Amino acid sequence: MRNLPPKSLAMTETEFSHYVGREQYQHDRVGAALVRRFAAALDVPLADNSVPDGLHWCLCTPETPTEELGPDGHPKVGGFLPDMGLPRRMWAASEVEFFAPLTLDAKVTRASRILSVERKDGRSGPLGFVKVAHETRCGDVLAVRETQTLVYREAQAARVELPPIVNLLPEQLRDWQWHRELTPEPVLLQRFSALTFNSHRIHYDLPYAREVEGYPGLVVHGPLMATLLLDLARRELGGDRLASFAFRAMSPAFAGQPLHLVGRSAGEEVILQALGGDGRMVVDASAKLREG
Ligand SMILES: C/C(=C\C(=O)SCCNC(=O)CCNC(=O)[C@H](O)C(C)(C)COP(=O)(O)OP(=O)(O)OC[C@H]1O[C@@H](n2cnc3c(N)ncnc32)[C@H](O)[C@@H]1OP(=O)(O)O)C(=O)O
Repeated sequence: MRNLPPKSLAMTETEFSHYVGREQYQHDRVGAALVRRFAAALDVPLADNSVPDGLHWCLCTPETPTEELGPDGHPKVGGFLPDMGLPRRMWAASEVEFFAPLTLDAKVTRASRILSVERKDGRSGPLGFVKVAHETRCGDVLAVRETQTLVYREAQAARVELPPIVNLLPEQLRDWQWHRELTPEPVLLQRFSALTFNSHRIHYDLPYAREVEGYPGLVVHGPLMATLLLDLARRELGGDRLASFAFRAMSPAFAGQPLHLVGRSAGEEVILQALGGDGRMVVDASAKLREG
């Protein structure tokens, strides 16, 4: 009897191979009003017409007509992104390089290309990973390059309880130089969904988040936590200091629960994490400083 290849290999090399290399182009402008709304939503001060790190996540957002959205509020899969038969989308990770600043009022273009489509078996069940490379140009200059990993998970209607909120133990904070605590309330999630034109219902529709996708609360956006970590680094180090930034969303964080943003510098690197209200790591991140 012929041995079948492992499922992940089969899925990558056959069923979805035609998605790899698929490209999409989008255009936008770094509008002053968008920058002001970003600063207002995230409580980031604006200085000298500079554009804060993380704003690129609010540019070149999907412009899919509402009648073409899927039941979760995202553009339907099966277009640019593959339909892997796993309905629950999450942002799993990103690796970002900052080459040049975004400048106010500049025209922006984004070229996106699918790098890989892979199925894995996780502790939580089957997972479908899609890696997408994005290059964001400001005028003719490459400003931001990102490899984004999206994950798709199987349906889950059963709802788990919200994690308990605990006081962090001193030893959990001992190794960190910086600590900012905040509670992302639904208002902040709604504002971030609006900034990124992200209509996924897990971020604002509590009955849907609980009853359809099985989360115990509204899910905090991965790029929102990433932006808050970038802002923590800016607060501590000053602006325009990061050459690159990478994060992995380890476990969901929920609206109304405390989030502990922690960080420390380690030579030319910065180590950052977001811890949930129960002390569990929700985002693991690191950044490299610019030379000089
Ligand atoms: C915007 C937007 C969406 C969002 O913002 S959603 C909110 C932000 N995202 C999250 O909250 C995701 C939190 N992460 C998780 O819940 C878990 O990491 C996840 C994705 C359910 C996977 O957990 P598992 O326990 O099932 O996975 P394992 O630890 O057993 O690992 C299995 C293999 O998968 C790889 N892997 C796991 N997590 C990640 C990750 N975050 N990024 C990349 N890869 C991951 C892991 O390395 C294992 O791979 P091997 O090759 O070693 O087998 C929007 O959609 O726009």
